[in-house]
Amino acid sequence: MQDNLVKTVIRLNNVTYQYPQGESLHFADLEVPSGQHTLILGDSGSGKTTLLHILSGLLKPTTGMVDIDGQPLYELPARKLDEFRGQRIGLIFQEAHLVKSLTIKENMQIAQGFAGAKVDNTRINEVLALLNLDHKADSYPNKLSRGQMQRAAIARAVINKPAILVADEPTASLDDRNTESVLNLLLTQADQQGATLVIATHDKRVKNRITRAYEMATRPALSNK
Ligand SMILES: Nc1ncnc2c1ncn2[C@@H]1O[C@H](COP(=O)(O)OP(=O)(O)OP(=O)(O)O)[C@@H](O)[C@H]1O
Repeated sequence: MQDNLVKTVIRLNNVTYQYPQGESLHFADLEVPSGQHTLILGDSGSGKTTLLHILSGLLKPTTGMVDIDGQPLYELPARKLDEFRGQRIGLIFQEAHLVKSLTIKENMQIAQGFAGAKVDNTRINEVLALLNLDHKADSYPNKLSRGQMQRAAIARAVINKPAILVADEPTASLDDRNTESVLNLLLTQADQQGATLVIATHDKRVKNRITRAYEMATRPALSNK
């Protein structure tokens, strides 16, 4: 095997998205080598969230090619795409979206199930311990603090050792101390699990930690003339 060959985990070519009766967005081509954590930067409304949804297999682009971990994403039939997402893409949105009627451990088990994997309680215990949540395994989401919920969302996102970890403004509503700890967790987890981080953000504190950036095409500035 040629270990020294760095894999490309994300490749975007000629991607556009046309909202019905809305915006037509054109995305610059992108190539992210494995392990090169990347920020998605751009003004409000420039299309960051749209792009994250396209990269995550949640929104089929109108034109163009999206390749994740060597797989042309939108060539997969719907069920295979869901399974691929579960296996190779970890999603972290501002709200954790855990299933409220299930314990934290059960939430991890269904994440394994969605990926077509067998329940692996050893792996679940390991990840919960890494995120300092082992004592909350049998608790329901509404019994967790905000910080614990965020860690649970990260645990669920990394449980299947994804190739990419996609996060939309993960620090937007956090104070400096919690921002620091969420960033440390994301970076440590990504590195330990072999995942590449893609984070959309406006947050300067995140820009100080991750320097590689993909800039959304900016809108024409208002003329000063
Ligand atoms: N469901 C939709 N229908 C029509 N237009 C939409 C829809 N969702 C988003 N848009 C438009 O597409 C453009 C990109 O939106 P998007 O949410 O991707 O931007 P963003 O960069 O994430 O913005 P922000 O930083 O404010 O969250 C915006 O002009 C928005 O109004």
